[in-house]
Amino acid sequence: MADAILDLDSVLVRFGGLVAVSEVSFSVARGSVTGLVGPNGAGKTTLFNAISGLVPVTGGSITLKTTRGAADLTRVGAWRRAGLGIGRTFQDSRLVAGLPVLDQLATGAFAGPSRFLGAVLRGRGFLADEKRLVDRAYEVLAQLKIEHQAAVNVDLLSAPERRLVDLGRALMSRPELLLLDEISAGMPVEDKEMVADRVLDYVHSAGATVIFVEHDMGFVRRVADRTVVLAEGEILADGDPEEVLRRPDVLAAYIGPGAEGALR
Ligand SMILES: Nc1ncnc2c1ncn2[C@@H]1O[C@H](COP(=O)(O)OP(=O)(O)OP(=O)(O)O)[C@@H](O)[C@H]1O
Repeated sequence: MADAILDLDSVLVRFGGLVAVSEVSFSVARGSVTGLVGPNGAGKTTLFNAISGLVPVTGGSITLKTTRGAADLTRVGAWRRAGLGIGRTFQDSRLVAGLPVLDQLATGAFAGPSRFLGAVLRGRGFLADEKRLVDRAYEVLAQLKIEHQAAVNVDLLSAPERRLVDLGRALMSRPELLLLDEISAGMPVEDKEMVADRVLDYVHSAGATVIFVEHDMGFVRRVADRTVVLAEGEILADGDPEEVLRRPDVLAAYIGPGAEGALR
């Protein structure tokens, strides 16, 4: 693909005898929004973990090409990947209980221990770093339309607001590639739509590329311009969301309690 930000080439992830991701290859175009779907256990989160460096790959390569440089991520530690332009959210919220929203973003912004130590060792330079962090946090909160909640204790926020704070943390480093893991899980449909629209606003204003894992097909249809279906660690389908989600083999892969409803 000519303008790919990410190239996965035969990515293999094994956990002992279990093949979680089985020689998966696909490229992601810069500026695109890709929904990664598939039944439970298909390997979606494992693929995200392989891209963001939280699990080692057993084989294959993952090439990232951002304006900050190009690298085979399988040779780059997790901490350095944020610096290369990757941001992500997790299925389980990573917010720190009791801290206000602004602090959640500022603590999420440290790309790694070396950056933090560097700031400490530079002494007074830390104050300048801190001001930059706070300015950036306000900018992100404004983009997500939650700047009025900057001083609010995160424990007092609603579930969708907390998800936006998770998203805000991921945006602090101005990621060019954003990985969102079930960001709308467990929300009523109107909240899902609100979160979907905030994600799209960000994508359009920042020109970012997004890959998101999602079980709600309404969310996928609203947000994705491409859908990749994983099943048992392999790509089952890849293409236009409407076409892919109508395919009989994709429907069959989802057969299970409640799954037919999710695809409607
Ligand atoms: N750290 C691990 N150690 C061993 N097995 C794992 C580990 N992480 C995931 N697996 C296994 O790998 C397979 C893929 O899991 P993964 O969580 O990637 O699926 P998923 O598509 O994200 O599922 P879900 O939609 O339920 O989140 C599953 O069989 C899972 O049990």
